[in-house]
Amino acid sequence: MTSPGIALQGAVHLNETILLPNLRLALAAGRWTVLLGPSGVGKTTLARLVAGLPTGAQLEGTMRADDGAPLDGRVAVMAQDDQLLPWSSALANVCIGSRLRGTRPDWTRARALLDAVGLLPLAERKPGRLSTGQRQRVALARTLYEDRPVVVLDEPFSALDPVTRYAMQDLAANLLTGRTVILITHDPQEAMRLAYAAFLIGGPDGASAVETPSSPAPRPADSPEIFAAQAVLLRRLTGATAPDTGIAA
Ligand SMILES: Nc1ncnc2c1ncn2[C@@H]1O[C@H](COP(=O)(O)OP(=O)(O)OP(=O)(O)O)[C@@H](O)[C@H]1O
Repeated sequence: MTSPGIALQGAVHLNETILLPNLRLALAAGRWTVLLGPSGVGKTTLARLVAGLPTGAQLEGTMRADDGAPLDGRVAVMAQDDQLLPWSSALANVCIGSRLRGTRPDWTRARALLDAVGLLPLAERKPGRLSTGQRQRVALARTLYEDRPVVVLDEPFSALDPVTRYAMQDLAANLLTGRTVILITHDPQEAMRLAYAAFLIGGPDGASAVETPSSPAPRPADSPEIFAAQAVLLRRLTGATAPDTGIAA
């Protein structure tokens, strides 16, 4: 599968007002782009526009995949809420897309994906008997089952404890290698562990680029470059000036 880069420019309008002006975003092909910014600024709206999902907002401008093909049907979404069907097993939840499309589920592939996220032993369990982290792993397997070249991850790990979140970041980074991923997060460490490129959404420029570490993701959280990068990012997110720590901005 080849994953396209996406170029987006224009303004996002919502209810007669401009939510995001002057957007100019380049989402690199086969890489992770992280979107950050204050609550309510429009990150989810933007990602849903890319996914072709209803938002109530309109993009006045252009959004193009660099392979020239439409994005319709090529984007999978994983959200903070796992959105699993409570009456279906973990395995059945993985193939829910097939059932919604009225096609025969590929149970072998669904099992392989549950195995990849470490949940094959719990394949017959219903979501009510899974932990939050286990449910998010089922949701990740369901996202992978859709096998789309572009994946939107909208704060998918924010409800998890730090240790589970760290493991999920590694798992997702490995399993989504080669896809064009948009990750929305409020967590500077998560952003700097996973981003190939990152943008702060909002303000008069619509989106402004954030410097990211150059080493391959997922990066270890305890590396000096991650500490430094997340400190710089946190300062930008809070609008704070640099304390005298010796860390270069
Ligand atoms: N369908 C809708 N109709 C009207 N307003 C909406 C709709 N969806 C979102 N909004 C508004 O649009 C703005 C952007 O919302 P959005 O969810 O995109 O923000 P966000 O940056 O993702 O926020 P958060 O970080 O809190 O998730 C908010 O002010 C929100 O109230």
